[in-house]
Amino acid sequence: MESADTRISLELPGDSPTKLKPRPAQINFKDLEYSVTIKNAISQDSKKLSEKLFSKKAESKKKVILDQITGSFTPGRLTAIMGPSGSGKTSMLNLLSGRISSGKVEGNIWLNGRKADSGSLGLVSRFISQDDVMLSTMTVREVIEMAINFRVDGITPEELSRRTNEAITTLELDKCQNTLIGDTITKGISGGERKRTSIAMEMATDSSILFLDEPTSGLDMYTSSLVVKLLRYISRSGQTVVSVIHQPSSDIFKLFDDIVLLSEGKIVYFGPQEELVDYFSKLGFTCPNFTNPADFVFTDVLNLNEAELEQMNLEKFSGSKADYRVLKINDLAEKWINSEQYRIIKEKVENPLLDPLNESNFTSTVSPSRQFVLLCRRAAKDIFRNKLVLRARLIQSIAISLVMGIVFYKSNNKPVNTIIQNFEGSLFFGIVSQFIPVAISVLSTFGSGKFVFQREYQNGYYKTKPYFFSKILVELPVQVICPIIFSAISYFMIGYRGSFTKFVIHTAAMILLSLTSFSLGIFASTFFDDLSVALAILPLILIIPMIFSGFLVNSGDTMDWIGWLQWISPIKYAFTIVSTNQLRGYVINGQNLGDTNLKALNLGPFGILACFGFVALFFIIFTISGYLGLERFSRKSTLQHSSQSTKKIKAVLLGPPDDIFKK
Ligand SMILES: Nc1ncnc2c1ncn2[C@@H]1O[C@H](COP(=O)(O)OP(=O)(O)OP(=O)(O)O)[C@@H](O)[C@H]1O
Repeated sequence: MESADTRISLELPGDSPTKLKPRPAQINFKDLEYSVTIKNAISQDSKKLSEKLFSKKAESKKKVILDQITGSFTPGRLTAIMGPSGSGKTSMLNLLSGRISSGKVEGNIWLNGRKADSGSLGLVSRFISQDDVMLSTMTVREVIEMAINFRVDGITPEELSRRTNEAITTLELDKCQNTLIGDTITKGISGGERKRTSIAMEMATDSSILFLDEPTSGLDMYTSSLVVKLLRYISRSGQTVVSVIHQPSSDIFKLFDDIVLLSEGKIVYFGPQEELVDYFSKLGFTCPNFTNPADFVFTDVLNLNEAELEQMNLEKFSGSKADYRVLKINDLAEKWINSEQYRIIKEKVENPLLDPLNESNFTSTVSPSRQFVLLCRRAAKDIFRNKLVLRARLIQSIAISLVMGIVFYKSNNKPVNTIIQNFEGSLFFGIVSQFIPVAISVLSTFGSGKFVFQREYQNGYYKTKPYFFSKILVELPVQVICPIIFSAISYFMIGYRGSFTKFVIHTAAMILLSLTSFSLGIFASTFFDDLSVALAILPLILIIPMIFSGFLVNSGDTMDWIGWLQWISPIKYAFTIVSTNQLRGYVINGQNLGDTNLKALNLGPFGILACFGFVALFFIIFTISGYLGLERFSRKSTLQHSSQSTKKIKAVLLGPPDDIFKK
């Protein structure tokens, strides 16, 4: 698979030579320190329990996560970041890929000799996270096509197909290209195929830097090896590929060109993979024959070996094993800084590749209107393929309307008092049935889709607005059709008053309320970060408007201090519409019982039209709140740690090299 030469062309077979390609990009960093402030840490020095429990004095502690690291990631090479758990691997990857959301970064980063920071690197790299969240209803081919479509403006169908085929072939996804991604309920592609698909999504569009967080986690040996071979292949096209890797087998280890070894946030080795064993043997750590170098490093070098444990006892070291290990790591880090290999790396950092970058180095997205069109198409497909959910919604509407129709069957032919009671009861029940289930079902579907949104948003596929409005637009027909089905069945079975206008008003109220509930569900899903918290709180938010609907408690009989809640209950306005629609002027046996009972309900001063206005207002308020909630969520998902604007970042990266590199 791999061509022996390590050409730096950043072209894959079939690429048009005339097209502007991203330039190879070298990432250099010097004395980089990343620290966080841990607030409210209880002082370990506080001996008394009372002091620990009741001390109001908030303590802040600086925690250094990456300690003065220096290194260089070279185009055309595959680099592994390795180290024990908690050593800072993910932090290093996140910092260099623009995914740090908090903490303080000191030191320097350069991209081809141009000053960069975490945020600017986020604009020129692709990142493949450990959790491959993808829309379960799409096929492998479709998600790859989607990734390209969102990023390449004006792509022709032929070019789209060529790039997709190329990614599929390169990542050996031919056999499963038309298989659904799937989820825990619907079985789809395997874990390895999933991982390769998420790599394919990122490699199908041009980029010069690819970061991966543990791409082999959860994969068997064969698939892990396949994934790393693919990464090596991708790097050979001139990309700078950096991956965090967790204890690789010796075969996989040998596929990497460079190794960064981290421990306690410090670098203890950074250089060619084949020189690692030799480097440590010079420090007195001998890798036994036929031993996986990665295992050797973890057990003998980064942990305390037998001899060191003995030495610790001999020295009568007063601290713990962990403390002794920290001393060892500090010593290794110091030896690294004084090594010949470090000198070579430092020289590389001080004499970087100075080739200019170009516009195509920056990750791009299509226009918001195109994003909207693509998202609408995708959301529509998702609805139709999610047959279970669609069917459940339709069955729910039909079942509730049939139950109501049967229970309140031909209520208009019942004795006088029963007619009024049944009308009021069924109207209330109908309203509630369009309000409560809708919000809860939207909450769970929109809430779980939020994580796909988060991944795609972070990877720069689209913005919040096109996503939000595409979701609303595509869901709207379902939210309109279901109440129509509900009304069409129940209205005539119950025997409500027969005029067409009354039926239209009744159905319109159901539709508007269902839409309001739909937007309330969206608001709850975006407002609460945790779906289970939202599911616990939402019923409370739904029950209060129900109590103050005007049916359960007479609106004229509630205490002033709590009675105002009726005016913020969309159910109350919808109930007022349908009750007024049915009862006003309803003469039974020569008596105007409708008006008498309507008056007794004390529903308030507002007529049908005003109440439609109020429900519509709730719909608008919840929709805007839902959008703001999603904006807040996306802001939290924006991990780029840059104080500069995109325009300024581009000007710096496309400009001349940093003054210190000018000869
Ligand atoms: N924002 C933060 N606030 C506080 N501590 C943090 C933060 N980010 C990372 N850390 C700490 O920094 C250390 C390094 O974390 P990191 O996730 O980078 O380690 P890692 O090597 O990737 O570990 P693992 O292999 O277990 O994923 C850990 O002790 C972690 O608890």
